[in-house]
Amino acid sequence: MSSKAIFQPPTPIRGGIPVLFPQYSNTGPLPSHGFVRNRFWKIDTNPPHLPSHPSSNARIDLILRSSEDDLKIWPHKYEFRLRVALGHQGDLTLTPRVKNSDRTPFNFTFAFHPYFSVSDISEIQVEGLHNLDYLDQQKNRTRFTDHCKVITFNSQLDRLYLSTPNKIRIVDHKKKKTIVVHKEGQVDAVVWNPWEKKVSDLGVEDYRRFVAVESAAVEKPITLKPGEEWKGVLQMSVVPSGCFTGKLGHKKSCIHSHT
Ligand SMILES: O=P(O)(O)OC[C@H]1O[C@H](O)[C@H](O)[C@@H](O)[C@@H]1O
Repeated sequence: MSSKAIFQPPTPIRGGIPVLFPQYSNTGPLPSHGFVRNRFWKIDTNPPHLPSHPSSNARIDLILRSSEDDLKIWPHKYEFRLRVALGHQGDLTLTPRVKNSDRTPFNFTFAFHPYFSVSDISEIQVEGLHNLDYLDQQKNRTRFTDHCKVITFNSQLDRLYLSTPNKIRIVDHKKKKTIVVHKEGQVDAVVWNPWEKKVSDLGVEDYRRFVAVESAAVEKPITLKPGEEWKGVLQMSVVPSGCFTGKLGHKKSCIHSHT
């Protein structure tokens, strides 16, 4: 959470996990990152069935429906359900479900934008995006291939990685902990740290203590016909560093630790 976060609408909170819908960044005509990150959700007391995550013991279901104001700038009726579940080991699972409740199809782009707390941005690395193509958002989304084994940070970085694997890791060398990000239904991933670039609502030194690793569906927008629903998953857990063999997804038995 930014030391200068503003908790007053219509400013989105600079921290936590903003939900970017129905547009990621400035990829379309809407305000940057869409409008849902500025909205208040309701508790969904009777959500449609969704299998529980095996390790979750506490959860809340939220719902957001298109308002009259939303329809003026994005004329598509939707129902957005979000389940937030906390697992026994402190892992957090978000399950977004977007339903087209209109009479015509619509497209959208989407991302979860978690601000992950880290010890020091210079002491971390992001793993799992080796040899993938990315659009450099500091260079008009020019396409490059990342040949580096891991991503480290020593200046501003803002990349949209395309067709990424389901697992990405943030290794924090100072804390000796690794944040494991598992995503489904969102093939892209954004890695962002503004370094010393001026960002509204961010304290001068705040860039040192976070990294944004975002699960995203951007390059190929999601299309929903009337009545259709899209579902994604974002699961985040923390393990002691070194709990993995070389291959992503092949975990050694490790006891989870709490953040
Ligand atoms: O300032 P915001 O609208 O919250 O956006 C913050 C950042 O979000 C994403 O990570 C984008 O890749 C960045 O280009 C953007 O600067």
